Amino acid sequence: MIIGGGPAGYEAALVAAQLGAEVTVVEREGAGGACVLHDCVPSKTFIASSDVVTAYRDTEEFGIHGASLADVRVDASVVNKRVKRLAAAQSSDICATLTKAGVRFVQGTARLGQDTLGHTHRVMVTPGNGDPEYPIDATTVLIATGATPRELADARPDGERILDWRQVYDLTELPRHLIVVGSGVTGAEFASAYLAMGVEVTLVSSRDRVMPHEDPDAAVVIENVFRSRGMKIMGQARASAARRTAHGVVVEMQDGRTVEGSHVLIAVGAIPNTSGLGLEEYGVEIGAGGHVAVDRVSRTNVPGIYAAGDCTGVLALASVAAMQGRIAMWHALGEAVSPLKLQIVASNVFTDPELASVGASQAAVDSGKVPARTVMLPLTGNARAKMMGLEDGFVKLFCRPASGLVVGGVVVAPKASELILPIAMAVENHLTVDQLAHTITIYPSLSGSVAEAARQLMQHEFE
Ligand SMILES: Cc1cc2nc3c(=O)[nH]c(=O)nc-3n(C[C@H](O)[C@H](O)[C@H](O)COP(=O)(O)OP(=O)(O)OC[C@H]3O[C@@H](n4cnc5c(N)ncnc54)[C@H](O)[C@@H]3O)c2cc1C
Ligand SMILES: NC(=O)c1ccc[n+]([C@@H]2O[C@H](COP(=O)([O-])OP(=O)(O)OC[C@H]3O[C@@H](n4cnc5c(N)ncnc54)[C@H](O)[C@@H]3O)[C@@H](O)[C@H]2O)c1
Repeated sequence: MIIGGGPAGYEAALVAAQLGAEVTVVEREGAGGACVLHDCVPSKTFIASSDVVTAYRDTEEFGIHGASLADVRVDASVVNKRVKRLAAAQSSDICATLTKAGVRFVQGTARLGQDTLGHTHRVMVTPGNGDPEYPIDATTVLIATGATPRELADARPDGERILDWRQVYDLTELPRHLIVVGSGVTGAEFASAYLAMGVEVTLVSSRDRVMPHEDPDAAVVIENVFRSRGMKIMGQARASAARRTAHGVVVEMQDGRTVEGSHVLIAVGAIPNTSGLGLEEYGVEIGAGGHVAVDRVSRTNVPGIYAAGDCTGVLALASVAAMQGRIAMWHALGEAVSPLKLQIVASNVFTDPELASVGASQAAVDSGKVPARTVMLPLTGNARAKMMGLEDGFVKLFCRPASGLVVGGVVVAPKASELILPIAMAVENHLTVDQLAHTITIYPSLSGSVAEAARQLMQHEFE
């Protein structure tokens, strides 16, 4: 029995069905969950449109006339319709895949029922079609209920001018001046996409720099790109309120500063969907911040009850949610299973340029927690980058001081999400910089910089 049909829930369902279990997924919205309907998939589809605009940047420099950035006009209504259409289509695809795999998909809301102290757990299901609540007894329950945008008490989203990231797709016109509150990954991605579409953007960042949890060198490069393209970034600014004015909004900071714009997007993190599920009554441990406490095979403290994805607060990525869900089912159904390894999760921020990272972080290396040698190669030295007119970005590699084992890396580049794979594979498969450097790469290619970085670390070994 799986509560929640996002990546954690549906990937778990597919594994359980493959292993011959009788599986029911209860999802209150649609298959694919918030990931597909509101968060990851819509935002990346939106960014795909902003990437098209970006392609018109510097056309004159390439000798292309008649298609400059100034001529480009974005039809927000068409962009947002496409976003919603693709999200709905992906949700239908997932529903069809689940059904084909033999999973019973129920549109409705579920919660844990009374603990019957038996070998099964009772889950109460309220169908979305208005039918009365009914119980399902299950040997294994997976809580995969995701998270919801966090609100600020004095900046409640109204869906018109004060928006959370799930409401932006209802706009029929681009904002004239968008204020983005929160410079985490979500805030940075939307600020980048709207900026590319020609919107005036002010980013309210509570810290010294944007994306405080990402590689500092990478965050600085992206912040500089943002600024050079005209984004205003308010550093050390914590928003306390957002109010509507006659023609827009005003955002107030805790230190008294204010900024006026046409719309504000609140992107200050998410809260787990763990209330109203009967978890506490059932004795399931809830940790700090309201997340379900789990171990590395997704077990809660109650035998037979597992949890996966954003409701656990382990690492809010679709890829991690899916793996936690699969691991839960492999464990529950008696398969050999390796506990979740977070050290080797690749992640990507879909700004322009993108920021991808995997493995050891700069902070861990600087603090001495991970002994490593490092090299950082700016893309300006890469032949392909020169041809493409790329001026920002780099490849950074970390390796063990003596053995040269690759332990991590960072790439800032267009489509860094695709370029991080060789580094992720090197980390996962315990390759050395020597092995990476011996790979014959395409010439000219951005990935050539990955091998070049490895080569430079290789030379270092003999110093
Ligand atoms: C703007 C944004 C962009 C993102 N982009 C990326 C990205 O590019 N790459 C990436 O890896 N990650 C990305 N993420 C993170 C990713 O979306 C989440 O990590 C992922 O959605 C987590 O999946 P999940 O299955 O835990 O939860 P969700 O996808 O949130 O699904 C949980 C589902 O459970 C349902 N539910 C809740 N309670 C109940 C109940 N009682 N009964 C029935 N159903 C219930 C919810 O309605 C929801 O549909 C992004 C997040 C945001 C906010
Ligand atoms: N590309 C991706 O994979 C992707 C994209 C978006 C989100 N995500 C996932 O979702 C998680 C959450 O990201 P997020 O950006 O939504 O949340 P976050 O918690 O990482 O960032 C929110 C930011 O808002 C700031 N903030 C909080 N209150 C504020 C205030 N009053 N005024 C100004 N700033 C304030 C916080 O200091 C923080 O930096 C990420 O860790 C990531 O795992 C992933």
